[in-house]
Amino acid sequence: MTVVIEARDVEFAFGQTPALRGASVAVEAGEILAIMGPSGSGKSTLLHCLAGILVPDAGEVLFDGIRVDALAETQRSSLRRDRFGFVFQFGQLVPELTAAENVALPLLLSGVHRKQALPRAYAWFARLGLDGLEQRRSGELSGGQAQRVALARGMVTEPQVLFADEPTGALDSLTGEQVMDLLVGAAREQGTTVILVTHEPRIAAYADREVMVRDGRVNAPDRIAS
Ligand SMILES: Nc1ncnc2c1ncn2[C@@H]1O[C@H](COP(=O)(O)OP(=O)(O)OP(=O)(O)O)[C@@H](O)[C@H]1O
Repeated sequence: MTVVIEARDVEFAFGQTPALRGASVAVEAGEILAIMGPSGSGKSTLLHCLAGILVPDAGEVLFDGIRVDALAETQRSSLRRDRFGFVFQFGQLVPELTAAENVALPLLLSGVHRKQALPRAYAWFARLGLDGLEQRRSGELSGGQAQRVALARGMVTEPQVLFADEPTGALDSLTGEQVMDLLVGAAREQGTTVILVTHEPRIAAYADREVMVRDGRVNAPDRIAS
C-alpha cells in the first residue's frame, strides 16, 4: 500500500507548553485512521500539523511526497483548499449563507464557477439524506443536519484527505453514528483517506485502524484488558 500522508518525529509547542514531542504516524491511501487519546494529549495538534495548519517546530510532514512543513503559507493554504477537506466538531457553517451555498463554498474558493459549483453541492443533499434543506440557514438545521452539511462541504471538492476533528462530538450517540455511517460511506466511495480525531471508542470503531496519542507521542493502542 502507498503512504499518502505522514508525520515524522513531529514536535510542536504552544509557547512553553509542549503539545507534540516526537509524534510519528503514516496513513495509507484510502485508509480511515482514528487518532485517540486522553484530553490534552496532542490529538488536535497532530491533526493540525498533518493538515498544514500548524508548522512543526521539528520533524517532517509529508503529503504525496511533498514536505508540507517546508512550504510557504500560501502554498500550504492552496494545498488545504485543493487537496484536503475538513469537518470540525461544531460544523462551523457560515450563518449568512444557505446550506447549499455553504457546501459550494470550497468549490467557489477554488475558482469553480457558481453555475457549476451549486449543482455539485446540491448532489450531496440527496446523497446525505438532506433533500429539501438546501435553502435553510444553519440556524434552521438540527445539530445532525448541520453536521451532515458540514460533511458535504468537507467532501465536495473530492479531497484526497479528509480531516475530521471530533466530527460527532456535539451530537447524541445515534445521530453521531448516522453521521459516521455517511462519512465512511462517502470516503469509501471516493477513495478518500480519513484522519479522524475522537475520544469515543464507538466512533473510532468505524476506522480501519486506531492509534493512541499520549503525552505528545503516537503509540499503537494498548489492547491488554485491565
Ligand atoms: N492554542 C493553544 N494555546 C496554548 N496551548 C494549547 C493550545 N492548543 C492546545 N494547547 C495545549 O497543547 C496540548 C495539546 O492540545 P491538543 O488540543 O492537541 O490536545 P487534544 O488531545 O486534542 O485534547 P482534547 O481531546 O481535549 O481536544 C495541551 O496541553 C493543550 O493545553
